[in-house]
Amino acid sequence: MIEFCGVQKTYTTGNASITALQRIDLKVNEGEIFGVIGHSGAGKSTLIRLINLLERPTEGTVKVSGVDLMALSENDLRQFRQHVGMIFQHFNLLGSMTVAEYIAYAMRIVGQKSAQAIDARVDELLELVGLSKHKHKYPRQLSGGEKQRVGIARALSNHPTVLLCDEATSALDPQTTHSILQLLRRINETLKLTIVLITHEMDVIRTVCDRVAVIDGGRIVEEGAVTQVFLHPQHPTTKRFVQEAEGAHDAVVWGDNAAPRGGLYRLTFQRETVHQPLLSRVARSFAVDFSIITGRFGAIKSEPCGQVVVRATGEADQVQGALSQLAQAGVCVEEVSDATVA
Ligand SMILES: Nc1ncnc2c1ncn2[C@@H]1O[C@H](COP(=O)(O)OP(=O)(O)OP(=O)(O)O)[C@@H](O)[C@H]1O
Repeated sequence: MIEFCGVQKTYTTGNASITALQRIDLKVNEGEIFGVIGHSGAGKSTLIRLINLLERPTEGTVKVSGVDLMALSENDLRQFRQHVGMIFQHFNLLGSMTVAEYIAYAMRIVGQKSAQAIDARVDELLELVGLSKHKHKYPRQLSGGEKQRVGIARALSNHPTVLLCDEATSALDPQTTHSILQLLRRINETLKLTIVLITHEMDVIRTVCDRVAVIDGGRIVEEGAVTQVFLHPQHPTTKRFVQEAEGAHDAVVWGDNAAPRGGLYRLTFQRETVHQPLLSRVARSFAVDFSIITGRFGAIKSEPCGQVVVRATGEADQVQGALSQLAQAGVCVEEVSDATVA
């Protein structure tokens, strides 16, 4: 659906130039919610703005539905942009227009003329985003969450196939963030819209995204299904994001003398293993004790999952037997040297 191939973006200001993105190869599938996470200055905004050519790549190609954006004429680009909606951190509403006028304006500037059709679409969109009662209000009369709902309604007004979200929840409190993320999920499911969002919060990724790319210093350092990246992060930047999201403390590392006996294992429970009493069952079957050192439980999108770091004590063959049985039951078993969950 969206394809970056060897993309580089260099900004030049005066004599100085800065490379914001380097060698980006990326595919976003149709109908998925794809997240890009990175710290400030990593290149997230640049990346998302390349998808509607608000920025042009210095090298490489960006294709949407097979169309190379750089090959589009001005006229074709204008048409194309109607299929890509965008929402922003600071909502970008117009203070002089009511909610209804603002959405109608977005439809009129792309050539929609029928007042009746515009009015019907405005009502439909306000119903979709839960703002029907606020139709005639001005932005100053709305909360932050309501403003973002107006932004979403406006972005959807011309039936886009892609919705770009530029830090759309960063200005909102946690509860409002949650409700906006649930709305994005509903829109993705009901309208089959492809959503690309950028954020610096792993919790946003965990709540709504199917796949994620981690960007650091203008490069993609890790990419994959959110369950995989969240439960088994590889790159130090990804690990830091996950630990921040979990409120994790520093790693528990014992010096040689202080080290309690028994190996440390990270056990990851997903799908049906979440609901089974596997740990107590293998502890009974084998002469093994488990001490839980640390753990985290919750859901990734709608999938429940859990991860614990345990110390297993017992005879070596018994410990191996217990771990093998856990693995056979579908638990991911990894030996680790410290007790951080990520
Ligand atoms: N128009 C521009 N002109 C020159 N440099 C720019 C421009 N836009 C971005 N940059 C630089 O490119 C780099 C990446 O910026 P970008 O805004 O894409 O990062 P970001 O990850 O979105 O950061 P933030 O989360 O703080 O918005 C930064 O070093 C920034 O200073």
